[in-house]
Amino acid sequence: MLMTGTMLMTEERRRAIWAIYVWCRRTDELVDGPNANYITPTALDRWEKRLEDLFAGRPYDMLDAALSDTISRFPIDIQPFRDMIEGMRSDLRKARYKNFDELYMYCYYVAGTVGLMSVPVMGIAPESKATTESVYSAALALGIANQLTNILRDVGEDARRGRVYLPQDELAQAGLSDEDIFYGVVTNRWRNFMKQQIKRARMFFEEAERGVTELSQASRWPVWASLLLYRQILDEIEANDYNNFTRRAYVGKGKKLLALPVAYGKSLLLPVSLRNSQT
Ligand SMILES: CC(C)=CCC/C(C)=C/CC/C(C)=C/CC/C(C)=C/[C@@H]1[C@@H](COP(=O)(O)OP(=O)(O)O)[C@]1(C)CC/C=C(\C)CC/C=C(\C)CCC=C(C)C
Ligand SMILES: Nc1ncnc2c1ncn2[C@@H]1O[C@H](COP(=O)(O)OP(=O)(O)OP(=O)(O)O)[C@@H](O)[C@H]1O
Ligand SMILES: [Mn+2]
Repeated sequence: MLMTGTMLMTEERRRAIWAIYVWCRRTDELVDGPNANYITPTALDRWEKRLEDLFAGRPYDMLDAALSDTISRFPIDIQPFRDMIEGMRSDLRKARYKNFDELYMYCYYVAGTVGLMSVPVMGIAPESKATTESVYSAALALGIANQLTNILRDVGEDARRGRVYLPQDELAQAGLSDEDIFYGVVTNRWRNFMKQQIKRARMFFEEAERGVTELSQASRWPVWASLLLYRQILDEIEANDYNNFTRRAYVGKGKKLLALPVAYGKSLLLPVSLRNSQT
């Protein structure tokens, strides 16, 4: 669902985002894929060495070469890619999160980085009056929002793999514990807890919205589409009465299609930074 938006992009940008997506997917598969149990930190070190090589113009295979080509066309920095690998290292050794600060750092490493990788390809509108760092922080916010949504959608799935990404202190404050998650029954305590988690995820989507309007015209529609589609997963969790233990929230084809014209309308909005200066 993430990549629906890319169909609305110009050819060059779509190829660039696909090259980044493929690298991110392969990185994620190292710790999330079929042979994840055999992955060791040294495998991640080897993957990082391959990253350095492809950034130096020495790609290992065709898929790495696509990313080498992309970084020769767009001013993409290597650091977010290194940070994502660091996030996968932590996923190998860490299966609990004490508080939101720890969870935020994890979301930065595995998803905020995707936002930072994508901005140079999306491009900032030449007429935008926004600061570059404000656009990057909005991109970061979209990554965080997506990851928080992904965590809330996959609570049952992750618990079955022994992973609880939800902040332990907030679970305790809500009178909940890991056992409640493994038991997987929706209670009022769970509903109240989930309402807070969803509210916070939506706050990050709101921060991201302020940055989408500052992107180049041709990139605004696909990013709006991706933002709206992913955020709708939160609505589906609510529609499932917060049963993210045994039901996987997903956005139906009809609603996915409906998001496209809505995203198009939003992509026509003036950049927020221009609206302010015109008032
Ligand atoms: C148009 C558009 C959004 C392009 C997508 C950009 C891209 C390269 C996405 C790569 C996503 C990926 C595979 C990352 C690897 C780690 C991972 C799995 C991250 C989670 C993604 C969802 O994957 P999935 O649902 O398959 O998860 P499971 O493995 O099944 O559990 C994440 C939730 C994070 C994804 C983060 C983003 C898509 C951030 C995109 C941000 C931008 C494009 C910045 C836009 C700019 C502004 C100013 C807002
Ligand atoms: N019922 C399910 N239980 C566990 N994993 C699932 C389930 N359905 C899909 N997945 C996994 O989630 C990923 C994609 O899920 P799906 O295609 O349903 O939409 P999505 O996750 O919202 O899309 P995207 O992952 O691109 O955001 C795939 O890795 C797929 O293997
Ligand atoms: Mn998925």
